[in-house]
Amino acid sequence: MKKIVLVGYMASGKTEIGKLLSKKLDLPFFDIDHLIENEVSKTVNEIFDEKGEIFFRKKEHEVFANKINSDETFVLSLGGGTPCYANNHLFLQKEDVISIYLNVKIPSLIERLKINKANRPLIKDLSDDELTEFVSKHLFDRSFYYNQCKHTIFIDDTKSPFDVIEEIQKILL
Ligand SMILES: Nc1ncnc2c1ncn2[C@@H]1O[C@H](COP(=O)(O)OP(=O)(O)O)[C@@H](O)[C@H]1O
Ligand SMILES: O=C(O)C1=C[C@@H](OP(=O)(O)O)[C@@H](O)[C@H](O)C1
Ligand SMILES: [Mg+2]
Repeated sequence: MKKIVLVGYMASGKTEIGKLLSKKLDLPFFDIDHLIENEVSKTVNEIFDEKGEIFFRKKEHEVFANKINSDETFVLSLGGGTPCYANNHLFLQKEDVISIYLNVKIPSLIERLKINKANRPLIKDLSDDELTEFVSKHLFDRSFYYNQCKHTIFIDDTKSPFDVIEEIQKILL
C-alpha cells in the first residue's frame, strides 16, 4: 500500500497540490496541519500562541508517525517543518512511501508568502523586507531534511499546480 507524501517549505503548494492530486488519483487526502487542528480543536496559530511550538512539534510527530505507519494508501501533505524534527525525515525513506520534495524557487515562495503570512505563525509578524532573509536562511537550514525525499520536483512561476501534478504522475508510473 503506497503512501504519496508531499514535502516542502511553507507555500510550496503541498496542501493545494495534495488535494488536486488525491482527486486525480481517487485516493484519500490528508494534511498534517488539518489533522492536528482537528485533534486539538484549535488552529495552528492558536496552538503556537496558546501551547507553544514544542507542543505543536510533538503533536506533529505523533500524527505523522501514526499515519505513515498505518497500512492505508493516501496522499499526505506535510507541514513545512514536519521532516525537520523528531527524526521524521527517516519516514520519507520507508519502502511503502513515495516522498516528493516540491522544490520551489525562493522568489516564488516569497511572493506567495507575502499574500498569506497571517496563517503561518513562524512568519506572520515579519515585514516583507525581513521575509526574504528569514526564508533564505530557514530554507538553507532545512534543505538537508527536504532532500531526504526519494524524488524532487523543481518549480518556478512557469509551473502551474496542474503541471506539477503531471510531473508527479510521471513519477508514479
Ligand atoms: N504551482 C503553483 N503555482 C502558483 N501558485 C501555487 C502553486 N502551488 C501552490 N500555489 C499557491 O501557493 C499558495 C500556498 O499553497 P499551499 O498549498 O497552502 O502551500 P503549503 O501547503 O506548501 O504551505 C496558495 O495560494 C496556492 O494557491
Ligand atoms: O514550516 C513550518 O514549520 C510550518 C509550516 C506550516 O505548514 P505549511 O507548510 O502547509 O504552511 C505549519 O505546519 C506551521 O505553520 C509550521
Ligand atoms: Mg499546507
